[in-house]
Amino acid sequence: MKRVLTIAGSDCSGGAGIQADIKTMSAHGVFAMSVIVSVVAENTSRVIDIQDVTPDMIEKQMDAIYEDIGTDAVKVGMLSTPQCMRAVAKKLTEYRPENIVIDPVMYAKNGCPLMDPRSIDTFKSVVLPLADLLTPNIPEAEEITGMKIETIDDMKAAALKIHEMGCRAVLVKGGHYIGDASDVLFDGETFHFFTTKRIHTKNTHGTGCTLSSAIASNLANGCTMAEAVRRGKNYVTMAIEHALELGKGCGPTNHFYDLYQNGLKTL
Ligand SMILES: Nc1ncnc2c1ncn2[C@@H]1O[C@H](COP(=O)(O)OP(=O)(O)OP(=O)(O)O)[C@@H](O)[C@H]1O
Ligand SMILES: Cc1ncc(CO)c(N)n1
Repeated sequence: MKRVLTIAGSDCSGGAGIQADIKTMSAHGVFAMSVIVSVVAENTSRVIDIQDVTPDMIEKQMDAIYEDIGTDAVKVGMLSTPQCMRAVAKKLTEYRPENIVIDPVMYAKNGCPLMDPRSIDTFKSVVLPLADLLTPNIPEAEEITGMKIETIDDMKAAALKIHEMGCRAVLVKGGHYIGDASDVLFDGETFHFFTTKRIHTKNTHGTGCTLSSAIASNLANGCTMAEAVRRGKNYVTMAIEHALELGKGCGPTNHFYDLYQNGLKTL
């Protein structure tokens, strides 16, 4: 069984963060593990509070993984402060795992901040260069590049600019783009485009976490970058199509819809 680690924040309401990552990885048939960086008291409507795990404890969780089970792919999500970023970057540099997918989480879907705005320079210099794939949404890509992104050409230009900052591939996600849900991948050599019709739903809490974890799982299973993203996009589209009407705000996606259709329901 392939092994995939998520290094991220815990969303107690279950739709995003570590919880979305573990559900996604489990739906892909890989063995999911987690390093918890922050505990977030949040729900479908708001973020109430964030408590970071100490850098020492982040490092010890990473040591626990790499002295024992190891990984075939890693997904990195919410890193709220420069201290958290440095602890994670130190251990990724020490253990050099394959297939690192980094989602530069800055805000929850309801607009609440998850990254201290003073962390962006540390993120760019310390974390971003470790990524085999960086997966910013449009506001995150704007923050990283300082560009305004309004068109697919702007998404392509931002992907190139972020690639020049040192990561191997970039996926600019179009969930926040008006029109179709179009994502642009620059894999270091060529562009690939992944477009689906926009699904009219408010229930998109954790779509970015879900997509990046699906891509990490596909990379662990041996896919090329473009194929891993193509399959990840299909998976997140399925999960949004069958999203759950839970909570009062942006509800969670349905990570196990396909699996349940194919038999688990009868257990
Ligand atoms: N309404 C929608 N219909 C179809 N696809 C969508 C929709 N919203 C988002 N997506 C897709 O979901 C994936 C995640 O993109 P998105 O821009 O929502 O990430 P995100 O903002 O980082 O998510 P989050 O921060 O909530 O975890 C992309 O493939 C995007 O195209
Ligand atoms: C813990 C956590 N990570 C990421 C997101 C982004 O969806 C969220 N809402 N919560």
